[in-house]
Amino acid sequence: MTSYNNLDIPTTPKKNTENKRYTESKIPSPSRIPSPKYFNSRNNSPNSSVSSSSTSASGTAASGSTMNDKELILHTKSSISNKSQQRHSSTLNSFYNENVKHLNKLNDEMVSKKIKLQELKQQRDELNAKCEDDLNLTVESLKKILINKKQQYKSLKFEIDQISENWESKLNCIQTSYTLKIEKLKADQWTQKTKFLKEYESKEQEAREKYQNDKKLLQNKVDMLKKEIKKVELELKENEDYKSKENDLKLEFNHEKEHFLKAMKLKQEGILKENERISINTYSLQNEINNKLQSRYDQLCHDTEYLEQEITTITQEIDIQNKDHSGLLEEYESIQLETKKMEGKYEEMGDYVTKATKELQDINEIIIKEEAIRRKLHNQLQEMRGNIRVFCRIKPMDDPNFHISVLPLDTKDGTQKLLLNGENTNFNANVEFKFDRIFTKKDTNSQVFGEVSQLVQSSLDGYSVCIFAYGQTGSGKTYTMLHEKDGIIPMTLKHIFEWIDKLKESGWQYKVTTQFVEIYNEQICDLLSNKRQSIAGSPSKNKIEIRNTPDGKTLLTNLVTEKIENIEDAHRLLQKALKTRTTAATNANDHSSRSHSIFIINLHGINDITEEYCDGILNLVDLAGSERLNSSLVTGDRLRETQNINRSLSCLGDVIHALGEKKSKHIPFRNSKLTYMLQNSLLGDSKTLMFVNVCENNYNETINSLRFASKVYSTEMKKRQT
Ligand SMILES: Nc1ncnc2c1ncn2[C@@H]1O[C@H](COP(=O)(O)OP(=O)(O)OP(=O)(O)O)[C@@H](O)[C@H]1O
Repeated sequence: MTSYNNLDIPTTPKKNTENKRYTESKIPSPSRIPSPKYFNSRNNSPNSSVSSSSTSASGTAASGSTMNDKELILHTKSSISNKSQQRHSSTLNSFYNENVKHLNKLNDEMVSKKIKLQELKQQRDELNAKCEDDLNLTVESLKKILINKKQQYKSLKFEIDQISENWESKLNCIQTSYTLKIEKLKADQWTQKTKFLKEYESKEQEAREKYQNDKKLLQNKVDMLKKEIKKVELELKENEDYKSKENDLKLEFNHEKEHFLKAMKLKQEGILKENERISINTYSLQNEINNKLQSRYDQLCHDTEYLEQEITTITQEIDIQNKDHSGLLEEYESIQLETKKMEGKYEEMGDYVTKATKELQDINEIIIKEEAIRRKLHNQLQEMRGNIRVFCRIKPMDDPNFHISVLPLDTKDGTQKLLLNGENTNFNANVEFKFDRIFTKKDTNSQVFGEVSQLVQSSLDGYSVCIFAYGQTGSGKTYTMLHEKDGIIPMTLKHIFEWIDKLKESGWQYKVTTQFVEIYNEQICDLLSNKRQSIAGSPSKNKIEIRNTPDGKTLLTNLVTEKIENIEDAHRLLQKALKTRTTAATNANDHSSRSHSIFIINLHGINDITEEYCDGILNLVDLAGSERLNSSLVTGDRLRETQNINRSLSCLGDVIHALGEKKSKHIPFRNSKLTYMLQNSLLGDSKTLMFVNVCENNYNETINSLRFASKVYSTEMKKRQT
């Protein structure tokens, strides 16, 4: 039992101190490490800092501000290094947090294990003590019983001895008194006999003397004496009775003694038997106790062994944890030192960041002002280039009988010419055309978009923009407008969302909605609708109708308008529309080349800082094939289809021409669905770009397309008319 107490386990009061020690050694919360509070949300974005720097660089140059390019680069670098320090600090914080949490958890576990161990030990000690007490009590009571019995036995033995002794002494006394009595009796008898004999002799003498005097008297006396002798003899005889009585007494005494001894022996034997029984009982009781206690003792030994092992492992664990703890403490101390250093740095950085924030605010104000200036200048530039522009794109083809020569761009007036070689044709002449830009076979879609992007920018600035692709079937209109990878529509969407991100810096938030329609046989079909629509258009109930409001807005009834939040949404939508278009085309024997498709992007921008807003609209139109079929050669649906295409394309030409005619009061927008729909996007300060797509396999169609485009090129947009 005592061995348990010798184990190196803290007792209850010790446990408290241990607990206290662990609690005290808990590593303080890392909340003391300052958080990078100096960065505001707008300036936190890596894009924003870089782009704002770059924008401000150009802005400063334009406005003549004091901040030059180098300062801005340095500023950007320091801002980046601040962020990396912040990142380092946050990594350190999170690492530290994790370790501290782990350590505290280990500490808690260790303390709880110690407490549990302590409780177990206490339980074990209590159990041991209780068992020991019980055992001791039982043994004690048995011992007491044994002692009692022994004492009883001793006292009985002592009593027997006493009685025996008494009997001996009594017997001796009786014997002595009896002997004395007999001796006395003998002595008395002898004395009496002697006395009597003497008396007799004297009396005989006297008698003889008297006899002589009185013989008779003497004789009487002799008789009397004889009687007396007889009496004495009788008495002597009586003495012999006494002897027999003595013998009887002796016999009685011996008999009683024997009886008493027998009784005593029996009693002694009973006591001995009782003792033996008690001894046997005691022995069995002891055995029983031993057996019972042995199993309990074995169990306790086993428990103790287990607990000892547990204690050893826990002690080892505690040692390891203590080591870890001290290692972590060291680490913590070094981190604290580092943190202190960093706190100093943070303070410096805080001042610096405050200054930088102020500077950034100034820069932001400059950016906002410059954004307004940029919008204005951009529009002026677009207007200078012409509100109606025409780009020509030649599809790569190898036709030896046909040749288009493209002249270099005239940098003075920003125009470019092409020469159509008609020597081997009916025309037998070379014709020259001039446009804003001519893209040859070598020019890619990306290069084309490079020129178009400025108009997309204008739509973001709140202007109406129309981009048409005009040309005969197969000349590359769809390739230019809708090529999956780099057509104008996908590239436009990409450009829009990139710029929406950039313009957030100067406070602009945009809402982008789109519509996608197809006009076939003067019927409008919704390419974003999930409902199946006939190629002849929507059923009359859900018919899409165009309503131009007096405040210069165009509303399309029953048309799905989709909001798009990012480029992924835009691509998904485009794919859906193209799928609908392809399905319709397959069903209708490729009517796509004989329908106009119009992708409409509405851009609604609000600036919370300057409280400005803008509404731009971008119409991207893939026109129906412009080849002129001879109406006399076709009939039925084909005739109706051809007439509708011819009418709508002529109407587009007329509208653009009328827009260019300063004196013209009437513009025939209502003559076709296409022009009526685009009415508000073609008026006023809106911008129009027409691609004329040509290929070298049909001189007639090519010259017709180029003539149409040339007519548009020579038109100048009127200011807004309502
Ligand atoms: N610049 C170009 N470079 C390479 N291939 C081109 C180019 N332009 C057009 N093509 C190819 O020519 C074919 C016809 O082009 P596309 O479908 O764009 O003509 P389209 O004018 O839209 O015809 P439709 O009026 O029938 O729609 C397509 O296979 C397209 O890939």
